[in-house]
Amino acid sequence: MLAIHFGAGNIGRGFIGQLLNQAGFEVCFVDVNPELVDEINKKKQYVVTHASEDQESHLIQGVRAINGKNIEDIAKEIATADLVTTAVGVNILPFIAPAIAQGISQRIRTSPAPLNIIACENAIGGSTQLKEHVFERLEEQDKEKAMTQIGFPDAAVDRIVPLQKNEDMLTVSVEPFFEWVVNESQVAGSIPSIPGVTYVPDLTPYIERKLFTVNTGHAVIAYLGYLLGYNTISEAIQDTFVLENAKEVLSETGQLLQLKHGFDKEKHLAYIHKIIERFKNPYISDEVVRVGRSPIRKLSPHDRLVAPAMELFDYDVTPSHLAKGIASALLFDDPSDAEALELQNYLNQNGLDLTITHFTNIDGEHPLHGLITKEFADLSKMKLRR
Ligand SMILES: NC(=O)c1ccc[n+]([C@@H]2O[C@H](COP(=O)([O-])OP(=O)(O)OC[C@H]3O[C@@H](n4cnc5c(N)ncnc54)[C@H](O)[C@@H]3O)[C@@H](O)[C@H]2O)c1
Ligand SMILES: O=P(O)(O)OC[C@@H](O)[C@@H](O)[C@H](O)[C@H](O)CO
Repeated sequence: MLAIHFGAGNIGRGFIGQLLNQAGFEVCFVDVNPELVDEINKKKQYVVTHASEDQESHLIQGVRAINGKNIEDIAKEIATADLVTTAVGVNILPFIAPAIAQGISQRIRTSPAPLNIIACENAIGGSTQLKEHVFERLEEQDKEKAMTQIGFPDAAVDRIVPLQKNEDMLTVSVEPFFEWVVNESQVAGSIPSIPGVTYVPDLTPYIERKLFTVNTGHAVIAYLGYLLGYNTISEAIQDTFVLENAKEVLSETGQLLQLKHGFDKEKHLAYIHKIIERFKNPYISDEVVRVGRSPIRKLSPHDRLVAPAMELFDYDVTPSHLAKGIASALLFDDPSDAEALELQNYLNQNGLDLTITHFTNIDGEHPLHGLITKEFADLSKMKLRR
């Protein structure tokens, strides 16, 4: 069985590659980092180590890689593959679509075998978004066949994999916890057997619970931590101001998840508690700039901050702590982050009101707009004091 996985980065090697290898797939990575591709092809194996007291480690063998520029080679592999997965970042999906489209058009001419393509990105409907990018590139005559033969099941993936600083560039240190949930109703053909994957008939509650708890909490800790001068999530979370705000934010998103999806209150509190303990993992050094990366993506209307805040108004709940989280994201000015630079340039040139509306799509008249403005003023004073 052959799996083509786009993105041989932290989650690609440290989670998806590991589970696919353990499920018996030959894993072929596709990546645009030539050094990484060469190293995978040279060593053909790598180690995944648990960031925990026992440092359990797994040897992932028999892997290979293709440079993302070699569209012809990638398409040829996709034409015969049993599974395609991605972990490149949701904004990169349009760039991998041409190779996938070419692979699909070859496959539907040469084999009737179904193929599933699962985007393992932190986004709602990641595979569905990839499907749209791919279908834009398919010839009209191929679309009908691709609709039935090729599945794009949406997924939620959860495992904290920080930036790596290992002697061997392929080794990945990961938290022991993982969760990979896939929408079975979007699978083409039979369900791929991957131990560790949970198939559900409707992914929405699962992806929203993950994105609006793990990632919302993570983002707020990263942005408030950055503002206060902390380097890592575990340092930031020791600050009472950061921790209390993160807990309040998770209480707000928790209300939304319970009201919208009917999650049990006690079970959800236990879920939040477990996540906060994961953030405190002393064996992980996860930089606030990694967790806060790409603030424009994180401030977008369907992402972890704005989506739950806007939806809470439908239930007459005022998301004041989410507003603080959004304001803290607007203050993220890490000079090494291209999106942070773009955001800060826009803010300097256009002022706060226009910036909020431009990046979050929140109308100037909406009450959330005013809440963010107020929180932004308060947080700016804290930033000045630091
Ligand atoms: N790291 C985590 O804790 C974590 C957990 C869950 C989900 N995710 C999600 O997984 C995705 C990847 O995150 P990551 O932390 O592994 O990032 P990463 O930067 O470590 O890995 C991304 C990889 O994609 C490669 N890439 C970029 N453009 C490409 C292209 N056009 N074709 C092929 N490869 C390309 C990069 O070279 C890099 O190796 C993101 O969507 C992220 O939100 C990350
Ligand atoms: O990957 P991002 O940039 O969407 O979000 C940063 C972190 O919150 C994220 O990578 C988490 O570590 C991960 O989602 C945990 O499952």
